[in-house]
This record gives sequence, C-alpha cells and structure tokens, in this order.
Amino acid sequence: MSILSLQQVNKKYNQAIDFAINDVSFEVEEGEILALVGESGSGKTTLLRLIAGLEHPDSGIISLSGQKIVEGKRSVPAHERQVGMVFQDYALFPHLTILDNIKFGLKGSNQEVERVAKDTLRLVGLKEDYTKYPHQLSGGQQQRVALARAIAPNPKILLMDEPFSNLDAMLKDQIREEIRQIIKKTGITAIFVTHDTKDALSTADRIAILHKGFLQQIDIPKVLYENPVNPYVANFFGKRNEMEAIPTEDGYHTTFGFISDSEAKKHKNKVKLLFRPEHGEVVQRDGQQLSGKIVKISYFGSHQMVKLADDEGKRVTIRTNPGRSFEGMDRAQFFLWKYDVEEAY
Ligand SMILES: Nc1ncnc2c1ncn2[C@@H]1O[C@H](COP(=O)(O)OP(=O)(O)OP(=O)(O)O)[C@@H](O)[C@H]1O
Repeated sequence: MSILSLQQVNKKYNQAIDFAINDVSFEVEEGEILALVGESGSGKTTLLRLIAGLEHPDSGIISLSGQKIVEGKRSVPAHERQVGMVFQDYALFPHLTILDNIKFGLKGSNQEVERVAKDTLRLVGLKEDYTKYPHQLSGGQQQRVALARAIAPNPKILLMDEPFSNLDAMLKDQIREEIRQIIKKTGITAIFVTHDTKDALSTADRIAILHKGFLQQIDIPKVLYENPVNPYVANFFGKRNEMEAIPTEDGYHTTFGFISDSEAKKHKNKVKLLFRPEHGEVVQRDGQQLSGKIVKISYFGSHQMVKLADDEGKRVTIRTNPGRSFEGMDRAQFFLWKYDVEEAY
C-alpha cells in the first residue's frame, strides 16, 4: 500500500528563473526505503523539504497515509505531519545527554517518555551511552542518536538529508548496512537524499533520480543500473564505454573487430554501442572477434580495470577478475555480453 504520494508537484523559489521541482509524481510504499539521487542543484533537498512541510509547492498534491497534507494553497503544518527528519549535520543538542536528546521531542508521562527513549536507544544499539553527551560519541554513533531521535515519536515517514556524507569512508559500508537494518526492523518508511550512487544502490529498495527538477526514473537499483531510460540516468550510475559500429546483415563492424548480432540489420546508419566495463569479458583464447592493445591495467583488489585501444587510439575499459595476469601481453581479446545500441550517430 502506498503511504506517500506526490501528484504533479511544482516548486519555484522566489526570484528564481527555473522551477526547482517540475511536475514530479511518484508513490512510496509502506516500509520501503527510497533514495533520492541527482547531481547538485537537481532538487533533492527541495523535494525532501516539500514532503516535510518546510517548503510549500506552487502546485500539486502531497498525500501521507491517505491524508492530503498539501493541496493548492492548503497545507498541514510541518509539526503536525508526523514526519521524522535526520539532518546532514545530525543537529543534536550539544548540552543534552543522549537520553535527553531523544526525550526532547516525546510527549506523554515522564515514565512513558523515559521508556520510549530507552527502548529506541536500545534499538539503535546505544544502550550503554545514555548519559554521554554528543561530543563523546563517534560520527557513526551520533548518527544513530539522530536516527533514534527521529524515529522515537513513531513518525509516519522518516526523511534523511545526506545521512552518510559526514562518515569516514572506511566505516561507511558498515554504517549504511546498520542503518538499513534498523530502519527495516522498525518497518518505518524512509526517504533519504544522497549524491553518492553507492549509498543509493546498496541501501535503497528503490531509487528516484532527479535532473533539473524533473524525475527521470524511479525503480529498483538493478533496473536503474541495467536498464536506464535515458543516457542521463545511464551515465549517472558510472562510466559507459562507447564504440562506433557499422551495422551489417549479421553483426557490427567496429574498430576493435566484428560482433555477430542478428539484430544489427535493424539499423541502417552508423550506431554507437554503449556498455559498462563489467559488461565485457577479457579472454585469453585466440580467435575472439574483438581485440585491443593493452594501454593500462589498474588493480583495485576486488577487480582490475583493463584499458584497451584500437588502431586509432580510441579506448574502452573492461573489468576483469583480480587474479588474471597480463604479463608479457601486448594485446588482449575480449567479448561483450551486453550493450545498448544508440542510433542517430
Ligand atoms: N532557498 C532557496 N532560494 C532560492 N533558490 C533555491 C533555494 N534552495 C534551493 N534553490 C535552488 O533550487 C534548485 C534545487 O536545489 P536543491 O537544494 O533542492 O538541490 P539538491 O539536489 O538538493 O542540491 P545539493 O546536492 O547541492 O544539495 C537549485 O537550482 C537551487 O539553487
């Protein structure tokens, strides 16, 4: 069941020429984690603030749990929306203990407030730290306090602005997974903003990608990565190789060799073959249809990137396993098991 719905939402800031949000519509299912991604200025934060009630749209409808919280000029004030918010800098009260930070926004008897605050801190794995102050905690622990403070009042939806951007790269993978597990354990619906595709691909159930305030695509990570609806989405999730190709009856002639493909005859003019480094495979047998001069091999521990050039010096990069040796080799053969064909070239 959908818990949040946006219908044709538009937002233009005073004095701005362009709309920050253009006709954006989507729904979020109950219990889902949605990532909002896009380059700087694409409208991610604005969208989050519109849902939170910190900004008002020029037009459109926003519904939360079946209630219209925004429609035309009417809107439910932010503090009545039952939305939990985690800010990029965590915004913890420095002079309050961890427990008091959580208790701050809770209503009820003292006993009840104490119980809910302690339960929530236990849920995020901070039960020994009740009496500490924020500055006595690591960045990852402070983030868990911020998360606990946002979820303790049992909001309908949790909104997080760049939750992983202040974390040490070494800890990021672990903390991302911890946060995901906490959110899943509570069953709360969450939306987080990030500019890091790795955050989105690894943490979200679905990803919405914005460009100049327009929603480009919203889908599960695998579909966005493997079947992007346009070049903008495709390139946002990592570099794609481009190979010029001339279609024939039974395949494509490229400057790296011939690729058999019965679909090629559908195209009349020159095309571009687009593929990610992991959609190719370097092989050491002779007789492969594609080959290139080895220009560079970069070792990354978990994999290697092999840069190959054609006779004109045009390059493609293929990902290969870390154990493969290229010693004494001048050229390498490869094949592509997946590529997109782009016309009008
Ligand atoms: N308070 C404001 N007043 C005027 N224009 C604004 C305001 N806030 C944002 N904008 C503009 O609206 C557009 C969208 O900004 P927004 O901050 O939502 O993007 P973003 O994707 O979150 O960017 P970033 O990743 O840099 O935070 C930008 O063109 C920005 O300059």
